[in-house]
Amino acid sequence: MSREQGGAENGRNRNSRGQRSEGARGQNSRGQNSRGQNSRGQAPRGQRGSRDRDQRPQRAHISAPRLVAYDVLRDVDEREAYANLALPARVRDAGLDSRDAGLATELVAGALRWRGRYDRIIEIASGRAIDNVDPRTRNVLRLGVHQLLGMRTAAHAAVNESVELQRRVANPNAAGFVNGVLRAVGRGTNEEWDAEIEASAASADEALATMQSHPAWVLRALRDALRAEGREDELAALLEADNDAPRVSLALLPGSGVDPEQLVEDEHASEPNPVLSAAGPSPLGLELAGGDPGRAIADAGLPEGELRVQDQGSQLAALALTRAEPVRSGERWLDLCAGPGGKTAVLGAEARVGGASVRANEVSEHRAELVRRSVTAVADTIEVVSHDGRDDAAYGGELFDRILVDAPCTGLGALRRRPEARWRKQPSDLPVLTSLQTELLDAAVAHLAPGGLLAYVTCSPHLAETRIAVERLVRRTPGLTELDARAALREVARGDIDIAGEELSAQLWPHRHGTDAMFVALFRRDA
Ligand SMILES: C[S@@+](CC[C@H](N)C(=O)[O-])C[C@H]1O[C@@H](n2cnc3c(N)ncnc32)[C@H](O)[C@@H]1O
Repeated sequence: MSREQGGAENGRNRNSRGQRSEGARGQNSRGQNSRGQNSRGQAPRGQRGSRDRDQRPQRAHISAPRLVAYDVLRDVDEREAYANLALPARVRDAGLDSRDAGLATELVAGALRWRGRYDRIIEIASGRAIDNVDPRTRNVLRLGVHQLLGMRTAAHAAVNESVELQRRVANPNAAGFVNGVLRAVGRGTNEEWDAEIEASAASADEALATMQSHPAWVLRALRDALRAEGREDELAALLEADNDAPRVSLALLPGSGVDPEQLVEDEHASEPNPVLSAAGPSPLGLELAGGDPGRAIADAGLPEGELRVQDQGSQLAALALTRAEPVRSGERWLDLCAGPGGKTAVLGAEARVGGASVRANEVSEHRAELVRRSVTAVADTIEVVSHDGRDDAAYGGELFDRILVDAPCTGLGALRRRPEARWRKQPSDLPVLTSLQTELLDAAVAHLAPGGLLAYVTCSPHLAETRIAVERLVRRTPGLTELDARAALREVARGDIDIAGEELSAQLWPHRHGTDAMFVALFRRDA
């Protein structure tokens, strides 16, 4: 992160972190009482009346991307919206051009991803617990702090526009509070704020979790998972990777008549495309260095759906099942939890090549419809049904040669993609999810043909959803043998792939593989 220097306001020089006399910052555990007042009983600067009015910035223009970003944060808070769905809709409604859409995206992603860290900085700067700040004001402040600490926005613009935004969308009477807090925030560098966070944290874990903007329970879960494979020292790299916007990965479906390397070469031959490269650990994978994925896909000129946006960990997870052993023509495969259909498309394409066919099941009818739309390129090999995967109806009275259980899970492996997700998940979600995973696995195993293969996949590294789930499955299921998923992944991956640990199952990681943290375990039912 970098912060534009020269944020001196009202003719003052920017404070060093040591000087606490000015502004609202650094006074709570360091001299501020529980009402957020300093030792003289004064509210922080931004909350003071007449003096603050004198210093009120000139009425600023408020830019459309900031308004859009604020609206998306409100959608996320009040309607439990997913930012990646709410944002494009808001961008469209506001008619933003691509540059402004990019700014709105950065503001939303930054404010959501860094929420934990920014909230703590706001607490320190204001002397108020974040829960005591009105939710609308909180979001105005988060956007302002991101501009100050996470973007190269000039400090005066960040502060003035935030104050104007506050007047427009939240309580105008708190505009002075916003002004004071943001001025205080702007007087510190990222390093100085981290030092403040560290100094005021109750434990080293709390400090790291706050500085890297992860809930503490998530940090512990990630560390446990890394420790289980002897890689605890990678925790910092993982947390950083979670906070980086991922590169867009594409999958080129097998059987499309061209492979990723050829596709990139062909494009270079006609019209150089510096943004698309055959890179990443999946043999189907391409990476987009920038620009609009829809445009890159259209430019490739392939039939619809053959080239698609998909994380390469997801590609590898599907291939681990389809390529664990050669496909016999006529095999029947089941994708038990298919929505929205990313892996189903890979299964369908692999089935097209190998002469198999796929039944795709998804409990939600709406998401089953997404699966249908996702598999148009390989629709001939796939039937889509909608049942609870624990019910016999999901299986249509059949036994299957290969079953993918891509189970509903906490999704802690995809935090970099869903910036709000880390704040929505709770440890209390786990028991419900792990019992659902258990029931889905048991139902799937019961419908596995003798000699058939099962892949258990989660987009989570949480041990309760991964290795512990596998141990329990093997223990309670006679006639089911765990296979070497690590070897299977090494076999299918493009180039060498560093999969750690002593277990047969495999855990992928954002910081190590550039993929979501997908977990893959493979099993065979005895013949
Ligand atoms: C991790 S997602 C699957 C992602 C998908 N395989 C893909 O690659 O696009 C899990 C899916 O399981 C579905 N699901 C949840 N409970 C289910 C159940 N009892 N039976 C079948 N599907 C279920 C969810 O609706 C969700 O779409």
